[in-house]
Amino acid sequence: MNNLKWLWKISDGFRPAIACSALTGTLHVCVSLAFVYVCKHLIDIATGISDDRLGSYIGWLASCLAMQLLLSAARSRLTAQTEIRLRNELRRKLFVHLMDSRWNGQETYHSGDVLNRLEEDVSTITNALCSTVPAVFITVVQFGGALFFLSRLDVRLAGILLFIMPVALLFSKGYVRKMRRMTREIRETDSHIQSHLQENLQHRILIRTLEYTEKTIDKFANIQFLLQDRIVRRTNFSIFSRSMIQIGFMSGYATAFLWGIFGLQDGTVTFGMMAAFLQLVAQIQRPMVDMSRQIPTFIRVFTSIDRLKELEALPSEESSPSLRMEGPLGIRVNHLHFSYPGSNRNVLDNFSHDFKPGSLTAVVGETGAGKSTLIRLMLALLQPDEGEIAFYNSKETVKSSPHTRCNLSYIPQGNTLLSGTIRSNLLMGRPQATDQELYNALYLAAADFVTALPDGLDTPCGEGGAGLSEGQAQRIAIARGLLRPGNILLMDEPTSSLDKETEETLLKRLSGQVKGKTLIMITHRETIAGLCKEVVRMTKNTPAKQESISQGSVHD
Ligand SMILES: Nc1ncnc2c1ncn2[C@@H]1O[C@H](COP(=O)(O)OP(=O)(O)OP(=O)(O)O)[C@@H](O)[C@H]1O
Repeated sequence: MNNLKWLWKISDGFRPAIACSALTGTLHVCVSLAFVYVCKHLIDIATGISDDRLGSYIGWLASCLAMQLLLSAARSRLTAQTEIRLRNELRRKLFVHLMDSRWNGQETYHSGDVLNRLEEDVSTITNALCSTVPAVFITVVQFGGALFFLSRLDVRLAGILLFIMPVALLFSKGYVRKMRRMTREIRETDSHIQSHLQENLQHRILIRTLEYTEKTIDKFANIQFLLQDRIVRRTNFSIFSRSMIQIGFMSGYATAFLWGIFGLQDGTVTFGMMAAFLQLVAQIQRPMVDMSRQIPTFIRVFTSIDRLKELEALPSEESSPSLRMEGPLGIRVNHLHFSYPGSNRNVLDNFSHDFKPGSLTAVVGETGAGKSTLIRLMLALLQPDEGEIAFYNSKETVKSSPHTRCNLSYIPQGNTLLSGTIRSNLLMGRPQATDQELYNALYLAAADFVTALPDGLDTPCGEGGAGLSEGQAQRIAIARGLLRPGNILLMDEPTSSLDKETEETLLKRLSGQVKGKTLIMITHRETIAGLCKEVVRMTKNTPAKQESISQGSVHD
């Protein structure tokens, strides 16, 4: 029931189009029943049982065929249009939700798995809503109409068929449960394949240098084999179950055929009636077989709904308008405690520091001491277990939250460029920036090499900044951060890929010309720390000495 409610909810705005598609299909069924009637009459005229005019019935026959063609084309067009609109809408909603979902230090699902759900599961569901649901409705109408028509011709035959056929539709709960489990396993393996493909293609050069390609290909073949095995097992199970159902339908067809033969012999059935019997039984049989085929489809749909509901259940970050604070800003960190979910290690234990407005502070410390974690807490990507972080200027103090994030320009570790051009990457920092502003930011970030490139700002960069060196990509990312309007600049190892000379140029330009901004720089390099007015030293807390070290782990 919950899954049906979910389907009803997502079909909001598309129901008229889906209903229209069902209606067009129903009209198609009516026309095909009329066709049967016209055929019967034509045979009766030809065999002398009816003395109606042959010409007008031939006209009706042609009209029925033309109508069927038209209705079938109209339905295909409507279904395709509705399906792509619904698919886009569902994918867009999920994409928005995923982009806004809360992050607690690591992603809940592998990105390959998420992609697989957005691609395959969304398609399965939209296809079912736009094609399968109207098809089931049409099938029911077709079944009812054909049965009614048959009962008008021979009520006893209709009664017998009505008795034989539903027997074939008696499904045990066990069948559905087993199919659902098998389908879930197949979808999971499919996701696994996509995750494997995505991750290994992304890191293909690294894998090659590690000489791990063969192992990667073997692992891929193993997962593919598992998928193949699972699909074959489900197909076997499904073929067996479907054959059982089809036996029921075949006996229906055979009954009608023999009934007609004996009727013809006795003279109680005309040739026209015999033709109508066979066509009507086919019209009853085909929809029922179609229905039995739709059962695995519905099981697939329900499995896909479960998988999309899991994505929807990821909690969202609170959404509220940005709270921009004017003038030089400081960050006051008070008695901060933090450990990652599922870990009992306190990464930050009673950490306090006042990053004063307009100051330049280096945060140094051994690897794993919690420097990046501190920045994530300032960005409100993570929530402290205890204590608080507050932003202040001369007028007000505001507790950190997603809406104070606009005051921060964050430059993460490593190469963080997206595919596009240097310009498109820079404009992510400030979409309305002029070329002059872009060049100024590049100068401050010691990335003025861009002016010497043949295509300048329009130089293309591939995925992950491919086409540029690590150091070049890092400086463009710094320029992008500088373009952000926030008054606090957070930099995580901004000079890790730079030579000494470029590092000095960068620091000189940043400290001398970024007026009114508060700079916080994580670094391992003592030379940088020496250039900063303040230095915060963080020490990794070992579990045994956690408390005593954390108390004294920070020195101004
Ligand atoms: N997503 C996470 N889930 C669980 N633990 C994490 C996560 N990220 C980091 N940690 C742990 O938190 C601790 C602090 O990590 P953090 O990245 O803040 O250190 P760091 O000082 O920035 O290190 P480095 O100088 O190597 O970048 C480490 O022990 C790390 O194992």
